[in-house]
Amino acid sequence: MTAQTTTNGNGEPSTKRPRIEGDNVKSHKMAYLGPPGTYGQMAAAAFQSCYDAPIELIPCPSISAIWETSATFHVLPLENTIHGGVTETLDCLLSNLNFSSHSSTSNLVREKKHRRIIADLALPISHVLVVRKGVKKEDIKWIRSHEQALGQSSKFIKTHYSTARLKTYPSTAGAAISLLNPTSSDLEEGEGAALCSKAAAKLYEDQLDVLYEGTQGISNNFTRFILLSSSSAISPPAPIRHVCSPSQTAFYTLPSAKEIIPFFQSSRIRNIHSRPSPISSDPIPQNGKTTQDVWVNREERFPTLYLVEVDIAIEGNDIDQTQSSIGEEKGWYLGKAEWRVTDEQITAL
Ligand SMILES: O=C(O)C(=O)C[C@]1(C(=O)O)C=C[C@@H](O)C=C1
Repeated sequence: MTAQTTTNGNGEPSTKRPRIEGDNVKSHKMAYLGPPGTYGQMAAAAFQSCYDAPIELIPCPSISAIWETSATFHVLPLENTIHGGVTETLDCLLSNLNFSSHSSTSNLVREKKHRRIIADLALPISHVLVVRKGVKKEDIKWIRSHEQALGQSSKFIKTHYSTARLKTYPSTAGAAISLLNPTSSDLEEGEGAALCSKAAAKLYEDQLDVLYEGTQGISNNFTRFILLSSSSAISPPAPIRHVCSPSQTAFYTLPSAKEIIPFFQSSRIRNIHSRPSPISSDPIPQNGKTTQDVWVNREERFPTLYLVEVDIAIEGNDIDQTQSSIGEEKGWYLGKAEWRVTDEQITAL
């Protein structure tokens, strides 16, 4: 997107938001994890159903590709009941901390910094094990899926396919489709299976057989998806069919563990996700020491970034304001889940 300089009637710079390429496009874009049949697509459809404004769903080949895409909205899986935080999403959100603040940064970098979490939903997740038509249970030598689906089904896999090779794929539906176009190494390894949604299996029912349903083992398995809105681009429309979250939470990305407690002293921390910080090329200061073992702090050798979620719906409390302004200033604030798609809305889709 390219911002253009605008001027008012007096030739002075306009105070209005500059015109951005795409302003004339009628529909807003919502990027999600494709191809058709992913859980990400279901989440995107649920968020989309809350708006009256035209919103075009844009399938992306991976979670990182969603993050790299310039769109008004981004739909990302955040955490799962069984397998916990979605690492690729956490790495994307935390990468906001590493962006350079120099003015030479690209529009996309600036846009990523201005993305804010605005809503969430909990999608019920139930996987099926699919094979190419005619393949027998006992012939399966490998199982392919998104890392999350493999993790959520680990008990099932251990019980039924303890020797199967596990192959990760950027999405569950993509893994199912890959069975229809096996690579030469797939063929060398023998017959394979994929874990995907029932919806994906249905899309290819003439080519795929479902061997098991519910490989995650429990019925109350959910993945929480978040919706981000790019406030720096086209002004996002407002949702019209939604419920304000009864338990509103704000998200912050923090560069070290020591920031957590002082920053959130009087608020209720709901969740802390941590991920290794990308390796820096800067040499670690040795402070003149020459011995082999110079590390004192854990963070020296295990640099870690944190995504912290805190309660903001505490009555008579202005923590939100204070934290938000410090967070904004330091580039830590990532927005708040102010509204939610209800379970009833999701079921009705
Ligand atoms: O692969 C998909 O279908 C996705 O939408 C991704 C994803 C995830 O990243 O957690 C979403 C929900 C399920 O937990 C499994 C996979």
